[in-house]
Amino acid sequence: MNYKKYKKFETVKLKDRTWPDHEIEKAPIWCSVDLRDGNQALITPMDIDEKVEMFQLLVQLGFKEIEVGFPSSSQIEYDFLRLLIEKNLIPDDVTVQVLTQAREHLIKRTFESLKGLKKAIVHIYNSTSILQRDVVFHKSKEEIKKIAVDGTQLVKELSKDFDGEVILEYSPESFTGTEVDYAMEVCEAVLDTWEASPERKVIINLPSTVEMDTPNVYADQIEWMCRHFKDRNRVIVSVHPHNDRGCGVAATELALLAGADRVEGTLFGNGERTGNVDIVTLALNMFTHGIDPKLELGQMNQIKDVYEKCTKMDVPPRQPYAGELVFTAFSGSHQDAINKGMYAYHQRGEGIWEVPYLPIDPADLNRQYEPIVRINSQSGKGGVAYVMDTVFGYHLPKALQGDFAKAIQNISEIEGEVSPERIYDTFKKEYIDLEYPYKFIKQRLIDISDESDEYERRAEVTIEDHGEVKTLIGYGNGPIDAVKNAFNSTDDFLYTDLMDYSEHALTAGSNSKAAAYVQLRPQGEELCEYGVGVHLNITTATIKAMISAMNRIYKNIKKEG
Ligand SMILES: CC(=O)SCCNC(=O)CCNC(=O)[C@H](O)C(C)(C)COP(=O)(O)OP(=O)(O)OC[C@H]1O[C@@H](n2cnc3c(N)ncnc32)[C@H](O)[C@@H]1OP(=O)(O)O
Ligand SMILES: CC(C)C(=O)C(=O)O
Ligand SMILES: [Mg+2]
Repeated sequence: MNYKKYKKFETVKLKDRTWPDHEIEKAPIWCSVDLRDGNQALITPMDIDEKVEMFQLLVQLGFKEIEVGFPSSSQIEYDFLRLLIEKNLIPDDVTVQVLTQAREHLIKRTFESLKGLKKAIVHIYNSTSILQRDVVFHKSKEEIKKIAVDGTQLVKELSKDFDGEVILEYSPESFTGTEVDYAMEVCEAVLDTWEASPERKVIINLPSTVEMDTPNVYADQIEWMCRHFKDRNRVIVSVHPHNDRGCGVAATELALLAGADRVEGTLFGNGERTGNVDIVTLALNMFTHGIDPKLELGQMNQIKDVYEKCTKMDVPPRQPYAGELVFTAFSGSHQDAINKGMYAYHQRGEGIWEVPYLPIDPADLNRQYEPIVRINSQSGKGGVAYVMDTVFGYHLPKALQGDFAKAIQNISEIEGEVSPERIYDTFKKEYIDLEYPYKFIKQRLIDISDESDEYERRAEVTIEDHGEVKTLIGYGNGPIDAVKNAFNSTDDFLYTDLMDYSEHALTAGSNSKAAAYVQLRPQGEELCEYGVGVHLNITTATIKAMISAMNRIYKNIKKEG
């Protein structure tokens, strides 16, 4: 590859930059440009209904400044703004913004589109970069500055006859390819022409029209500008980053450290070429640092649906915060850590989110119903246990988790992803529904503590043994002891030792079923087997678990059944 074909644009490098020592402490002023920069980059731009739907979504999310289009460019852009005004769709606390080139006929037409608005941001731009001055405009620095000044002058004059308030926004388009001192000269000329003051601020928007360098360089450019305005108080410094090098979010965050007050961007980063900066990511990055993002992004699936419908673009599965797979772990160690982290989070009960691999609580984006853990051949016991626990309510004992995960891995190696339903069916087949050679029929547990000095319980267990019905009697000091002794009371059965026992209610409430987990080891053997029993009665659940374990011993250790 002929890399010598390319060269880097040399721009300001601050030696005494201060931005690296700053932190983002509050949300900037957000301005959505979905309906303008986002829309102008679509294969099929939005029709009027889609524009209205997108506008209403942006209002719902809490945007207070929305660039609604380029009304002088086409009839549909013009009509859309007229419809918003005439149908009274703009809330009082939302200011619409309109873009226009700094050209007389376009500015005049823009003002016609604004009639009836109480307040509007009129955004004029012209390109200032060395390259565009040279190859597009063929104009000197003075001539380029004159385009900006003339445009500002015209907006100023037309504002006088306008019933509402006009806020001026000026963009030295292609700012990142412009010498900073020249960008400043043009911006100051605009500010002076407008007679800007702290009471009559101008939005100076410094776009990374094309992202040309690493984010630190953009931050240096922004800090340099912030430090060199004659009067910083008469300026709202806005940034409008694009994402050509894939660093739009990082560049914006550093620009905020460097002093920017305002950010223009789009949902999910739609926009020219590789897109504008993604405001959803920016805002949620702040949210996950405990900063109020001043946007309501909790209904992520709804936001995604409206976005996909209006733009006819897809949100990629790995899009930060919004993608289908971003709250999903397939790999074993991640699943294990998430499982333990979620448990610890609920145990702590402090409401401070700290879960490994999950920088945000999916529930905060209304995504709690999606599987966080999905099972394929990269998964381990933690993931399988998580699915059994969160989806089906079974708290598998540790040793059983490992045993069962092997059964699931055997399936995933052949079939790929294993659904929760398939996991549950396998669990039932492997541990619960085993009825051969032994099958449970009924049980009676009698309290004999008044009659016996030795035992407290007598268990009568009726089962089918290789098809023959038998009732076994056993005594013990607790139900489990009595039942185990019943099985060990006759040579027809395996003598086993109880290695592990646990139980829990499957759902809350007095008539909920119980799950019992029993691990048995045949005497004289090293291997053990788990069985699981589920029943309304905990003793029955336990006996069924024992029988399942014995059936597994026959199947896996004695190789019978
Ligand atoms: C970085 C950005 O996203 S900027 C926004 C870009 N968005 C759009 O362009 C979408 C909407 N635009 C349009 O529909 C059309 O461009 C229109 C209707 C606005 C104007 O169309 P046209 O008049 O045909 O002109 P076109 O856009 O091609 O502009 C070319 C002329 O305008 C001049 N020009 C371009 N931008 C500007 C500007 N911001 N200020 C002043 N003059 C400009 C060019 O130098 C060129 O002049 P020339 O004819 O003397 O060579
Ligand atoms: C109109 C301007 C602000 C723009 O979209 C850009 O420079 O990217
Ligand atoms: Mg842009």
